[in-house]
Amino acid sequence: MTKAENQHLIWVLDDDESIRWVLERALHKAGFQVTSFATGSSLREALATEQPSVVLTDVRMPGEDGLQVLAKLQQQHAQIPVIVMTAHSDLDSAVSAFQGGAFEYLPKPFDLDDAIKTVWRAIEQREKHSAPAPQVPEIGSELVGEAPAMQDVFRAIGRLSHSSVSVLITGASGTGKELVARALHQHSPRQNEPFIALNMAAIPAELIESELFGHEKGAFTGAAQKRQGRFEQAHGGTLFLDEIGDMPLAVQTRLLRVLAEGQFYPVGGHQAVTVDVRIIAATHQQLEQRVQEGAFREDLFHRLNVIRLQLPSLHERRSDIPKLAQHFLQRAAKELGGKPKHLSQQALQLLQQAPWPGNVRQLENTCRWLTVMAPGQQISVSDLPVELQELNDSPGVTNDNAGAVNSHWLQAFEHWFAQQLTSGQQGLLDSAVHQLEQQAMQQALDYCNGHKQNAAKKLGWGRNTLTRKLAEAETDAKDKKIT
Ligand SMILES: Nc1ncnc2c1ncn2[C@@H]1O[C@H](COP(=O)(O)OP(=O)(O)OP(=O)(O)O)[C@@H](O)[C@H]1O
Repeated sequence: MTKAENQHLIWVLDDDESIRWVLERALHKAGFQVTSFATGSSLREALATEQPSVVLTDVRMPGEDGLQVLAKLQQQHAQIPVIVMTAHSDLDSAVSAFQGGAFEYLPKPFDLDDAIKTVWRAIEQREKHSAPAPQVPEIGSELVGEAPAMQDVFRAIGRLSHSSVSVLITGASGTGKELVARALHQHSPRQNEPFIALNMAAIPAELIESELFGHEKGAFTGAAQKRQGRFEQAHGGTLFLDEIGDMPLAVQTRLLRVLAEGQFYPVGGHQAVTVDVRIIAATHQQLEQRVQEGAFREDLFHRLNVIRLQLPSLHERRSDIPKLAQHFLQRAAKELGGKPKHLSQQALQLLQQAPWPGNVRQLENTCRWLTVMAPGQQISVSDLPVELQELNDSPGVTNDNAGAVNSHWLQAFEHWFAQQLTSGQQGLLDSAVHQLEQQAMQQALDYCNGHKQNAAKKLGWGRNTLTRKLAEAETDAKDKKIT
């Protein structure tokens, strides 16, 4: 369908007038009819006389909150898709939204085009008469992550919360694969059954089979007692197979058979054991490559790879480092029975710039170390491990005061940008970068007394780039005068 007028009525519920205004404008522009509400009760009153195609609602509002409105809509008008917007981009909000039956969850700030696309998808689903998701209770979680790649993971956990499908989690060591597997289990219908984790790389290859499937007394030398395997222990629940790429081929064949038939024979046993186990597998390896090398069975790979969740490395989601660090400092303080320490601006800046080859686990260990080793409540650069302090000598890292100035600058930018996001304008970054460049050029030229070569050096450009950008700025200024 095009942007021309359509028959669909969209309701927007948000106590923030500016958000209502921005959404109204964007939805109108996309051809929808829109009615906005500031409170849940006014929306519910209106339901008596009219019903929208889709509801877009905020979560946190005075009075009835978005999740309560969602629950009521689910009871009485389950056919209306609800899109939940939240400024709290955590796993719990995402899962609560999906478990409450939301069609989609949009963490703020969101792209208006994406919001419109989501509204269209909701309409399409409604037209296909898809059944709404049933309700299940809300559960807490420890997963920290606001970066877009983590939000995708949260969404997937929410969407999968009614299913027992196999999931393959990939990502480097220490990125949180086991934590995500636990969250998948905790938010699944199997939550009250066992979660059993087994790391293939940590068990000698010859013992993996009996570890998984158990053994009969006397099945092999040293098997003095009958032993239950992990599969049986996980019956009704989830078996998390970490480092699945290291599973020996013979065990892969047995695993495949269990997945196909739901039963297996313990080592040395003659009686089949029937199990109902959800498999979540994880690996830091390229399983496709292991398949090509003949080290991993292709059919098993396809069985496990029904849903794939890729976890980002920590250096790919640096914006999460402050929250993660705070989380780990608080946890370490609790474990050690003291008050949580906090990081100085510059120390935090260094943490945000570090390469973190060990990912979240390494950051967690560093925070634990700092909780023990830093002498004061405030952790400064000199308290950091030496390898992190050395980053301080790298270009781009400034002293504590300058760090504060930088962060004020960024805070001011953050504030300004948040306003721009609600302004309805598009192409914001281009315009912001342009303005920033102009400002930096002017200042650098002033500082260098108009010497272009030196100013270009300060900026990190070639002289030609500076000349070209100055010419562009001049043309822009002329254009502005004309309009
Ligand atoms: N998003 C997150 N929020 C909070 N803590 C996290 C997060 N991701 C990882 N952690 C913590 O980091 C540590 C490492 O996570 P985890 O063991 O799940 O990683 P992994 O990818 O399974 O590692 P490996 O591949 O080495 O087994 C754990 O203590 C976990 O609690």
